[in-house]
Amino acid sequence: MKIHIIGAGAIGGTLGARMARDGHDVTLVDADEAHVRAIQEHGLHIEGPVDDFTVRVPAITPDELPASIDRAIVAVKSLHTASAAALLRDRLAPEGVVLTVQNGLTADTLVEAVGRERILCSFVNIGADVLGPGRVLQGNVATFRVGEIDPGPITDRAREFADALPYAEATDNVLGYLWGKEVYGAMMWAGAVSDLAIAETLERPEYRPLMTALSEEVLAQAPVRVEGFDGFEPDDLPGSFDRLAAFNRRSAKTHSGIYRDLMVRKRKTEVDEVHKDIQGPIFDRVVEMIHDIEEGRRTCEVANLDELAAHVDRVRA
Ligand SMILES: NC(=O)C1=CN([C@@H]2O[C@H](COP(=O)(O)OP(=O)(O)OC[C@H]3O[C@@H](n4cnc5c(N)ncnc54)[C@H](OP(=O)(O)O)[C@@H]3O)[C@@H](O)[C@H]2O)C=CC1
Ligand SMILES: CC(C)(CO)C(=O)C(=O)O
Repeated sequence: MKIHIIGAGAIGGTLGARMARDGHDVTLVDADEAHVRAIQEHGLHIEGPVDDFTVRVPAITPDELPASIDRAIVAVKSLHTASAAALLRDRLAPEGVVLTVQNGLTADTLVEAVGRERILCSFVNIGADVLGPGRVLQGNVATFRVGEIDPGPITDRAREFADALPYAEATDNVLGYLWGKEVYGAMMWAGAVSDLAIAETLERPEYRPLMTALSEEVLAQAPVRVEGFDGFEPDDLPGSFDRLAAFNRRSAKTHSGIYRDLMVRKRKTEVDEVHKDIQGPIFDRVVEMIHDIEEGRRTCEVANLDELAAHVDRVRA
């Protein structure tokens, strides 16, 4: 199958490079012209503890997309989902399929553009960073599940994508994994207001009540059975923090994509899209802090995490 990957950054680049190396017919599509030019000229380089290779793979900017597309993977940050959806609206073939590999419940935006029956969802926990034009760090190997948006038996098209993608398995409960990621993601959002490494925010005893309360707040909103992954088990939060800390200690991606957007790339995060999925007295406060950092009223520092911990004490008093 011929696959266009819309958004060839950290995750799209990692998946696309590995698929191209495995012989799949992949075209990378990215809005960052310098990144596209570097891939065209030198190939896409994957580095880090997992692998080190350069692969030649076709790369184009969105204006060069063909008129018809059969299979697409959307790997843009969720605030750019609508722009990716607009590219697909009139191009996706009648029997075409779009797979989102984004964090959050972004499928709704794609559904509006191409219809529910042409969407597949996934949960990806691989950690990756764009290091520069044409260079991506793959920090680890982690859980990757592909499935239909609605519960039901695993379909052939979910299996087809899972077979083509690295590390992926098909699931009949992708929403359960995505909600697990919403819980884990909430921990990442809280941790990103500081400059601590992910592992440290999960390890430090003074932040355990915050991480527990936040996780419980998100778990209570999940409309499906939440799945565990990479050490996270929804029924054992204390053990989950220990295991997720150990999992992150083993990864070369020390800080979340959220922290990198705030402090390295100095750009707006996905927080407003995630805030559509989850709300509550603790997460709402995290969102306010992220806005403060985005808008220059704060910087990422441990004092913010201490403030969140004190907020939880007040909310829970
Ligand atoms: N990085 C990670 O470790 C993980 C990320 N995720 C999720 O995966 C998704 C992608 O994240 P990530 O790979 O980190 O993001 P990146 O910013 O690294 O990559 C996204 C790329 O998409 C480009 N882009 C934006 N809009 C368009 C468009 N309309 N058409 C084509 N390209 C476009 C961006 O260009 P420009 O920079 O110019 O905007 C950028 O190069 C997010 O939802 C994230 O939460 C999930 C698991 C792990
Ligand atoms: C922290 C991580 C890698 C967890 O998968 C993530 O989703 C991100 O940085 O966006």
